[in-house]
Amino acid sequence: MAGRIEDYALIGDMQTAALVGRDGSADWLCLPRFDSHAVFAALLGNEEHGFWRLGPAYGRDAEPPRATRRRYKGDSLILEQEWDTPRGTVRVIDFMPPRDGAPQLVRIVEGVSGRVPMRSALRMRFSFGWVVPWVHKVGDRIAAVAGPDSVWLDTPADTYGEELTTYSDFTVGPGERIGMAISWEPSHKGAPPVAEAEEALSATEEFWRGWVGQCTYHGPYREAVVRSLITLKALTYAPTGGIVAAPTTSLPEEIGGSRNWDYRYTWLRDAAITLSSLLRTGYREEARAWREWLLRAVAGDPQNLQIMYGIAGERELGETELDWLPGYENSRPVRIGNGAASQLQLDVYGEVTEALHLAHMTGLARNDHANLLLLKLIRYLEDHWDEPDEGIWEVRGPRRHFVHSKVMAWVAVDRAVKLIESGEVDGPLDRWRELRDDIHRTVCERGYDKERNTFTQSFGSKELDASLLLIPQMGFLPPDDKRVIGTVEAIQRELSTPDGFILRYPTAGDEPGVDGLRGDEGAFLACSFWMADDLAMIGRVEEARRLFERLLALRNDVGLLAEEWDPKLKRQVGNFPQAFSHVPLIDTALRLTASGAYGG
Ligand SMILES: OC[C@H]1O[C@H](O[C@H]2O[C@H](CO)[C@@H](O)[C@H](O)[C@H]2O)[C@H](O)[C@@H](O)[C@@H]1O
Repeated sequence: MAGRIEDYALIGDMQTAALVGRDGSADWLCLPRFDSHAVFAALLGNEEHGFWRLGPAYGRDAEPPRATRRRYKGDSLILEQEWDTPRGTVRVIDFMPPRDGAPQLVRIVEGVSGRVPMRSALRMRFSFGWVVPWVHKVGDRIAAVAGPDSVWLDTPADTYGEELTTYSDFTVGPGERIGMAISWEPSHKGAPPVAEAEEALSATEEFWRGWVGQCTYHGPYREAVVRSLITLKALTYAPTGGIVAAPTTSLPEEIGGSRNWDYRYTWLRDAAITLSSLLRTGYREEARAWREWLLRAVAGDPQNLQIMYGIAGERELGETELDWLPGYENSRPVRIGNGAASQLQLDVYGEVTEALHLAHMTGLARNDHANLLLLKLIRYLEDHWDEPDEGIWEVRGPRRHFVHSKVMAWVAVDRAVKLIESGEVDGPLDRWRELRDDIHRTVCERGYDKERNTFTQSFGSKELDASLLLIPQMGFLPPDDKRVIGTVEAIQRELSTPDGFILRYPTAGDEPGVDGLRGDEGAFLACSFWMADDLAMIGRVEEARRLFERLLALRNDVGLLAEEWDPKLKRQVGNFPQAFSHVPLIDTALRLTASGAYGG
């Protein structure tokens, strides 16, 4: 059975990613891309659905031993796990080399002390655990073939097949290193190049050293910021510049519940905010590549803009359920594809325009096509900003006039006006200044509850929504405005979990809530970081710092965050690791650093 979500560590090559548990088992891997079918899907089922465990040998009826220690090697995505056993200590180094060619997952076993018997158990199952491949020897290599896919195992260790699994049993002594690697290749192409584990390790170390070296943040939260940046980089699909929201599907927002979604796609919202964090910490190349991705993905009529695309800009993301998978801790259904792709979410115009504006402010070279796109987006908004939509949380209930959506429509027009004022783009300045004022007035009249002194989730509603915390951050109103302070206080009062983190909005348990779904969910980590930001902005800096540091403590031992935190079970829930959690971590760290609010 899969471990807790926080028991996993991420390795990846900027084309796909794997999750490796503390027991040495790679339980999740899609090949060759993030959004391909999984070859290891034990995460959402059991061993029958594919895994690769590499660790100390253990008795037939025993549980696989958990690593005694683990860490990433310096500022890299190279995972090192160590087991202290009665026979000695052994280290397993796991990574995926950044590549042009065949995707590889490389594992190096290194004896540290004593002589430790090891076992590798590799069970490949294609199509998310559904298809058993044809496994056979080709010279020294093992090939597993099914339909369009083939996966090849290279290792100097002896292997044998049993119970539809490829095993390898060997012993390592101090200083001995044994490499094992799998590579993917389209099955019609034959064998991929043999994986060279040690060379791949040096190249991977060098890659991460060079990338992290560009980071311009040197503040007190550097360790957390750098780990988050590495995670965001790992979620970037290098060939196109697209960014996945997370490398997993259907890790549940409620253990045993049905709020299980596929995040292996590029949301304009998530990608745009990711870009903003990367730009603020010195990373221009990713911003440039994503802007190119954006232009290709949304090319054509802005009427046809989708809120999310495939990582190469694909539009068809049809949602289906995989009924043979029992789901993570029986959280059904397991979904692939995402029905939210066809929703109207007006906030997306604001996030994209904000990212393009920031790209300009941080000196990214002008791109006339991007400027043209921006004008088209605002022209579309002129006619549609006052329509109800599904909003930032992608509700599956009826459309509403979500206040956050309108605020972000204001952001879109505001940033466009600023770009015109700066001479970067040409547009109807007076008309859009008027539009900006019109949206602002409407939000303040219809989205604000005078009696309670708070903005509300949607026009005329009594509900609150943590997305309103973005009002001062986006510059819609200054932080000392009494309506902003009232909103922050109301959200803190009504949407806090007992341990002080923040829910997105109220859910209704067994009844369908505003989001059209039954069941509850955990504290939303992005919203909890936004609360820390707002507290700092309204002058409650010490409280902001304490909340931020409590949020940092929720990260797992290798610095990773899922989408949510279950305050009752005290564990991470939702897809993992999640860009939408790591981005606000970076943003809050930068804000607290700028305010000088850190230290004990
Ligand atoms: O909760 C319902 C929705 O949950 C997912 O959306 C969430 O994740 C997105 C990706 O990080 C994020 O952009 C969005 O703001 C979140 O609400 C899911 O993708 C939706 O299909 C689902 O309706």
